[in-house]
Amino acid sequence: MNKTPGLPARQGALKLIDAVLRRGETLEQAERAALKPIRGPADKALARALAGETLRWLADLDSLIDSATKKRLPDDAKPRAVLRLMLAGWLRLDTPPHAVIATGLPLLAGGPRRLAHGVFSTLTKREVTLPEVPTLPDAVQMRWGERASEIAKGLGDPPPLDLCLRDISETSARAVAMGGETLGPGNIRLPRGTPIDRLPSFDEGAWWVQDLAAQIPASLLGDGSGKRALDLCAAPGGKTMQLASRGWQVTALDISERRLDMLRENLSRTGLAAEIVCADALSYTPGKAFDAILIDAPCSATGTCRRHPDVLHRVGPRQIEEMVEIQRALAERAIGWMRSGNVLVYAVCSLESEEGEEQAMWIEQQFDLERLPVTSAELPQGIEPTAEGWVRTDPGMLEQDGGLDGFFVARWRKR
Ligand SMILES: C[S@@+](CC[C@H](N)C(=O)[O-])C[C@H]1O[C@@H](n2cnc3c(N)ncnc32)[C@H](O)[C@@H]1O
Repeated sequence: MNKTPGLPARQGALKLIDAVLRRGETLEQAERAALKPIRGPADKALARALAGETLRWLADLDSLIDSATKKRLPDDAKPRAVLRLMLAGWLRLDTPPHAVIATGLPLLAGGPRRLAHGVFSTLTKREVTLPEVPTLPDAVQMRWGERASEIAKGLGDPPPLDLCLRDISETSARAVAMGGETLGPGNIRLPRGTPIDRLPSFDEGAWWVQDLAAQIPASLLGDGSGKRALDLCAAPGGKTMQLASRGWQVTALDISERRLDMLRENLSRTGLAAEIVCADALSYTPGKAFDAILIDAPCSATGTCRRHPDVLHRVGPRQIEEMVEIQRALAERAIGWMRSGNVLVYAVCSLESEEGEEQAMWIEQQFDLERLPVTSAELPQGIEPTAEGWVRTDPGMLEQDGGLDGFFVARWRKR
C-alpha cells in the first residue's frame, strides 16, 4: 500500500467528486462512504476542501487542462479527474507544486501518469491563474440568465461563518466579545473556517450557526409573545429556534425523524422549547389553530451553492420541477388550515425563479391571500425588498461584507 502522506485525502476527494458528477449525490450524502477510510479529522477536512474547490472552479480547471492537451481528454477520463484535483490543490489551497505531484500522480497508479505530469508541469511553468470569478457550468449560466454574472461574483470562496443569537438584545456585546461584526439584529459574522465548538458560549447555547439570509424568513414574523406558530418544514431547527427565542409557542413539524433528532439536540443545547411532530405535512392535520405558519420548503437548495458547490453540477430542470410540485402541495395544505388574519411566510433557499418568484405568484393566484410587503427596515442593511415586496437574496449581494446565501421569501395574510 502506498503510504504517501496526504494520499488518502486525495483518494477521498476523488470519490466525493465522482459521487456528485456521476451519481448526482450531494457531497453530504457521499461523505460517509468516501471518507470512511480516512483516519484523522484534518485529512477529512482536506478531502472536503479539495472536493469543494474542484467543484466550485470546475469549468475553469477544465479550461486550463484543455489548454495544455493536444487531444481533449474525455469529461469522465481518470487523468482529467486527477488533474482537476491537482490544480485545485495548487491554485486554491496553495499546495506547492512538488507536493501536488507527489500526492497526485499515485492516484493514477498503472495509468497515464506521464500525461498528467506533463500537463501539470506545463501549467505550472506557464504560471497560470484562475479568473477572479468562477465560470458557471453552461446549464446554470443559461438558467440564471442575466442574473448569473452578479451571482457568480459571490461564489469564489466558501462563505464566512454566521451565527444567530438566542437573545437579540446581546448583539453588539457578543459581536465585540467574539471579535466579529454584525450585519443585523441577532447576527454575528465571523471569518470563514472559525472552529465552532471552540467559540465562547457554545455549550451555553447562546447562539447557533445560521446564514444571514436564512435568518430573514422567521424574523419576518416578528415578536410572538402569546401567539402560536407552525414551522411546517422545521428540521434541523434554525427557524424553530428563532421563533421560540422571540416568544412564539412553536409546533415544529418535519417528515424526517433523523433531522428532528438534530432539532431536538439544538433545542436542548439552546434551552429553547417547541412541540415536535414527526409527520408528512401532506397527510397531517393539526389539532389546533396557529397565528402564523412558516413554510421553509424543501427545494433545490441552489442558494447554498457557496457552501455546497455540488448543487451547481447536480441540480437541473427535473429536480426543480419535482420541488415545485411539493412546494405547491405544501402551500395548499397549510393555507387550508389558516383562518382569516393568520400570517403565512413562504421561503426557499433557492436561486430558481420557479421555486421563488413564480411560486409566489402562483400561490397568490390560487388562494385568498393579501400580500404583506416586506419593508427595508425589516431586512439587513444593504438588502432591499423587491418591487413586489418580496425578499430575494443572492451570494453576489453584500459583496464587501462576505455575501449571503440565495433565498426567496414572501409573506401574506389570509383574508
Ligand atoms: C429547507 S429544510 C428546512 C430547514 C429548517 N427550516 C431550518 O431552518 O433548519 C426542508 C425540510 O422539509 C422537510 N420536508 C420535506 N418534505 C416534507 C413533508 N412532506 N412534510 C414535512 N416535512 C417535509 C425535510 O425533511 C427538511 O427537513
